[in-house]
Amino acid sequence: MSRKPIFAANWKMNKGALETEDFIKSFLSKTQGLNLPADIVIAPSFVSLPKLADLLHNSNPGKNAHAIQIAAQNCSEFDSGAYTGEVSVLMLREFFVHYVILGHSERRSIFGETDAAINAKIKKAREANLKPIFCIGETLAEREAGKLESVLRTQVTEGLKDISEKDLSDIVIAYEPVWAIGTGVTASSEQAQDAHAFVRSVIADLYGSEPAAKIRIQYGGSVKPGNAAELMACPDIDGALIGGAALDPQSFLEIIKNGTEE
Ligand SMILES: O=C[C@H](O)COP(=O)(O)O
Repeated sequence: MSRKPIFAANWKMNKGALETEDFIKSFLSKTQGLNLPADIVIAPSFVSLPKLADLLHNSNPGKNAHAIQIAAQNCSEFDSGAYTGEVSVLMLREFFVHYVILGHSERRSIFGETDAAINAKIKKAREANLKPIFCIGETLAEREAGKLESVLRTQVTEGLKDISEKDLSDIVIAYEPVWAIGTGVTASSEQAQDAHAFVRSVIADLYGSEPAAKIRIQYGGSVKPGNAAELMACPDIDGALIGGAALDPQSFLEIIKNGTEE
């Protein structure tokens, strides 16, 4: 089963509109003429979405602009109304947003998002035909207590509760061990592969072997140009969700290149 790798830059709370423009101009000039065999996604802050949409879809800066797809870093589980500070899926659609990162560990641990809330957001995203990048991952304490598999199974099962097989085909899973995020400590390729294979087996339990073989599972956590090739060579790793190392266009490009080289 061949799965197209997907490399997503999660800029987190970095880069306003001006820095977004600098990054995109530089990235597009570096990728001009390249045929990268991967889906490339950028998730800026909400306030930089209009600028990114304009640069990629309206200003017509070159053919390769359309090769980049836009993601949001979150969305509301509600349609509209009195939800101060929230952004709806339909608002995101106005800015050519195709993907939405949901369940990131920072949303879970800092903002208290539960598996049930993440499940509601996944459903809302699918109603608007957005593709969720559904994040899961264990803390160091959970791993050391031997709870890796039970944590991942619960997150996957609860997050995908009542999600149809058809909707699953538009979902990307991102396995991000919390202890590897922004720490410079990467999971070894063996640890990452084991976790990815386990997550795929949970999908097989829930949906059967064919959907499990098709779903893309990204790795996230201190991915850099220097470790991308080894991680992406693992059979169950289908790309990366990148934070710090995707703030620089050259570094993001090198990760994609190194991670897709045969
Ligand atoms: O969403 C991205 C992940 O949290 C990874 O962040 P990082 O590459 O800075 O470790």
